[in-house]
Amino acid sequence: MDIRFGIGYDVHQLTEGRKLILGGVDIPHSLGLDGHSDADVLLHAIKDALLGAAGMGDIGKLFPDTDMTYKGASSIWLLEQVWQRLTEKGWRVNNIDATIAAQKPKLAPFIPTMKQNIAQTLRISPERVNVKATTTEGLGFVGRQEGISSYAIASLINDAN
Ligand SMILES: Nc1ccn([C@@H]2O[C@H](COP(=O)(O)O)[C@@H](O)[C@H]2O)c(=O)n1
Ligand SMILES: C[C@@]1(CO)OP(=O)(O)OP(=O)(O)OC[C@H]1O
Repeated sequence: MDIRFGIGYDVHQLTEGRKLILGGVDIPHSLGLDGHSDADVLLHAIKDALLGAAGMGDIGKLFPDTDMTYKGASSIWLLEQVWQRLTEKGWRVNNIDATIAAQKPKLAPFIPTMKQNIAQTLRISPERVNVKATTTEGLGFVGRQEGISSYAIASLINDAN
């Protein structure tokens, strides 16, 4: 049995006229995240952690932002694409832990649905997915509400190796 770990980190800029989508949840807010896809920074960090654990590079490599296929793409759909690539190589997801750094809005009420969305897409129990939120106490680009960042760690198991 082979067990591997990967980390992911992503940042997207907050801007007017965009939706704020985190963990596949459309969150009511005056600002949204800018990006080529739906800019779901939490799911991007999780995908990079999964790809990192499997030694498969990162989402920029798999889904280039120069490719119009991914213009406005749902990050849940992109997570499904990552899951399929992992599955083809015999990997299953053991657990995910992630942190969203956002000064506003209050994310705690939306976290159970984010966990549900991630677990469902990765075909694991929600109990294997942990999502946390933190402010940065008003400091830095997150504190100034210029952007939202996210960190993630993933562990994968391959029973065949
Ligand atoms: N956007 C956010 C940020 C934080 N929370 C929750 O508030 C609690 C306190 O956060 P700290 O900045 O002091 O780490 C924490 O339990 C977070 O879950 C939130 O809901 N939304
Ligand atoms: C997801 C992709 C592809 O649509 O675009 P963005 O939404 O801009 O996200 P980013 O985290 O900059 O990198 C990966 C991209 O290739």
